[in-house]
Amino acid sequence: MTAAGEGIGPDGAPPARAAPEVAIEVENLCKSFSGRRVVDNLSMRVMRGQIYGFLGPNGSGKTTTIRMLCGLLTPDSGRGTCLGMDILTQARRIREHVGYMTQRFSLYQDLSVRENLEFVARVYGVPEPETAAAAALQRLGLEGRGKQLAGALSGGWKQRLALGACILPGPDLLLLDEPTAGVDPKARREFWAQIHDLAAEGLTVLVSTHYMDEAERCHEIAYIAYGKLLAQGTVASVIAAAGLATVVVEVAGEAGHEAGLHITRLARELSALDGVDMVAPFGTALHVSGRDPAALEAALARFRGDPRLVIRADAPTLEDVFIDLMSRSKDELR
Ligand SMILES: Nc1ncnc2c1ncn2[C@@H]1O[C@H](COP(=O)(O)OP(=O)(O)OP(=O)(O)O)[C@@H](O)[C@H]1O
Repeated sequence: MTAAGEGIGPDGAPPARAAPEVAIEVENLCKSFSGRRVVDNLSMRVMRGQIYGFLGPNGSGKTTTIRMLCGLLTPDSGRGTCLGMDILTQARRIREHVGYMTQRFSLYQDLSVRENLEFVARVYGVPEPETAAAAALQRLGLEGRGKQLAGALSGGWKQRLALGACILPGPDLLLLDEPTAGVDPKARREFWAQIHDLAAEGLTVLVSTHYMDEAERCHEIAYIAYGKLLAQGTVASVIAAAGLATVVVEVAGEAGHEAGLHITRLARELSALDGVDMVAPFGTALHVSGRDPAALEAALARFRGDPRLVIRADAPTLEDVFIDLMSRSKDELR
């Protein structure tokens, strides 16, 4: 399969305007189901060769957005291009150049790994399907598993096979919807090494995930909640833009149940204070964050003299920032 074509498409529409280095550019996308808006004025831009992470709570509209980008769903309003083609008028052409890995493993469980890949190659009209499947097996480190039934693979290998099937037809863009959900850390790490190799070859990858470590592996991320895009950029810029101050409060000299009780009591006490917007326990420590550093400091002042506590400033984590963004948008909707 060739790269996104130039000129007039088979559907007669002229190619939409977009800089060649831009893979996805959409503006004000909206989508409602049964009168409920699940994607709300969403605008985003993804550059070619980029790994772009899509994060947000369950039901925030990530899958719906992904389906609009690749022409499987038509937005109610808004405009945009994917691989230089118009998402409203050139959906069929877009689909020819996109590999979409859905949340559910959808290959044939009772065919072998090799048979699944050969089948995909034939369906997509890949020349010499057997050779293409063998090359995909090798590329994904699946050679030793060619004869194994897909249904008998572990979660990590299944995902790797699904990725192999996605890239067989030679797409220019990969849309991966929570590809590593429920997969163990080693397999996730290997999967991400593959994603980075593919991006290095020029493929653009948009990947949705709930894992913070995966977000940090992306070139850029977007955070979406209640259908709205709340933050976008590199991980460092998203953290900086949140303007959150974070302090770690650790219980010293206590262990086990006693430390747990102390942390729980402390978390309740701190959460109730003005200036404290968020408290999250991490073992025998609490991450305490606030949007106003001076107010946060004032709230913590009376704890500073407690000899059982170690209090130190720390950088907010991406998770701190996302939870804060979500609670802010919830407050705004009230
Ligand atoms: N075809 C549909 N008909 C009606 N409602 C839908 C449809 N597709 C999605 N929804 C609803 O739209 C909302 C957004 O769903 P979507 O799957 O886009 O969220 P998501 O961010 O991908 O969630 P998750 O992280 O759980 O996969 C949800 O409330 C979902 O129930």
